[in-house]
Amino acid sequence: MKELALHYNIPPLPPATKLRIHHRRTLLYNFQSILTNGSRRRHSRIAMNYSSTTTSDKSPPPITREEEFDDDEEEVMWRSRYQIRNPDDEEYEEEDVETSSSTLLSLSVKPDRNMAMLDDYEMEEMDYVPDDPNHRSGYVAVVGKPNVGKSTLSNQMLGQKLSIVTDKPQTTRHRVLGICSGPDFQMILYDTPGVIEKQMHKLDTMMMKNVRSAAINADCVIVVVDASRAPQKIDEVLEEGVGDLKHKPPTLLVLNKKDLIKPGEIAKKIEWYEKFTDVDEVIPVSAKYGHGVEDIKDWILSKLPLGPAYYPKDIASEHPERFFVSEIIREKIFMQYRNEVPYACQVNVVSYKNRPNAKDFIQVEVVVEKNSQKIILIGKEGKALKLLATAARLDIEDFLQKKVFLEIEVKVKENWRQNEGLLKYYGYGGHIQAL
Ligand SMILES: Nc1nc2c(ncn2[C@@H]2O[C@H](COP(=O)(O)OP(=O)(O)OP(=O)(O)O)[C@@H](O)[C@H]2O)c(=O)[nH]1
Repeated sequence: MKELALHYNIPPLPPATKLRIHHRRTLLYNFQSILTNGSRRRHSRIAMNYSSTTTSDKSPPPITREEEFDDDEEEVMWRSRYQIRNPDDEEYEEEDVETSSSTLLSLSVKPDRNMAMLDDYEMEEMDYVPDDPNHRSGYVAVVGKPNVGKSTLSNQMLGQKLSIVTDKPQTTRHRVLGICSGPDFQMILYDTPGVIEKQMHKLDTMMMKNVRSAAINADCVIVVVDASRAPQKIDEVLEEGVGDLKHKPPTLLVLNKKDLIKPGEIAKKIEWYEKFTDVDEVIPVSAKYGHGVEDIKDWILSKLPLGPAYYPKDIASEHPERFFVSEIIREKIFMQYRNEVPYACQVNVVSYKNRPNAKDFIQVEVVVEKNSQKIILIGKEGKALKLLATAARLDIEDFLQKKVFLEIEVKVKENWRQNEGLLKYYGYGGHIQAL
């Protein structure tokens, strides 16, 4: 581990942190088992930038056995804590690997491409063929207005669902990094939040900063527009995404949702966008049905620079499991609740306990801004929250390919969307908790 720290030019880490990094390796294997037909390898490179800061454990006190079997629903309601567990759940205290406090993972820095920094083992892990002069790799930013289909397109290109998708605008809040690899290429996609003009909260401003920093790192940019809507200038999107970069990266305009319009209209819209926007090419697709997605991949490949892979070929994302767990819960909130409620929710995984011989134990807090929203989330006799937790648990189990125990607690933090400190803590400042 000491050698690893030297390789990546990071300060030596305290023993507890090392344990967590080791655990993160396990998390990466878990992605593998989902992505690579179950063929797990024994090791994985840690391709990330750790800050030496550690966050304090803000998780609520552990649940006692008495609480576990508390029949008094009123009391549980009062604490707004609902536990979705099966009677055969085992005690977890002895076997837990505690991961609730963690290092921060920077999302804004590209890993170094210099292969000299990797040892032989890591090169082997990356399937790196030193004399392959045709290998291409690079970063791709996917930008556009809300609800145009950026996440749907990113998921299609990655071949699996990493970004949550709903029919409501502004679902995506973070830059979601997904990695798509082939024998002679690696494209690293940043799915970004929808570009909005009116930034109502500090949260919106921070989300827009994340859009920009995605494009700064990008070797090419994809601007997605909705073909079913009247053609629109994409100046704001380019302004927010590409900004005043000296060297504008190659830009592709993707005319998405072509399934919603007549073939004759598609040609007219392509013509309009070619004429009135400053992009290099326009490609019509239907991301939802996967039509045209290969054309986009071909375009990207033609723009990526020659060079070795940044990440091991079998890794699908840099985000830790807990990130996807909170995103799945957020998606379910969007699907179950209406109006402003989903937008006022922040989902935090406060504790993730990996239990080798029992279900993983996941403790989650959903933060809302007002007590009235908390009441809606919990519902009469806790029914709404129970429904949410069950739907989320099923999807989380599907994603992780293992059974989990999920506990959700609802908390009120007034105006969290305006509180910069809290927003940074929640990961909107470009750093997320590594574990
Ligand atoms: N008909 C049709 N619907 C699509 C297509 N692509 C996406 N959608 C739908 O459009 C809606 C928005 O899709 P998302 O992928 O969440 O859009 P987004 O741009 O990431 O949204 P934000 O989170 O607001 O940034 C969802 O209901 C999708 O199912 C498409 O090709 N055809």
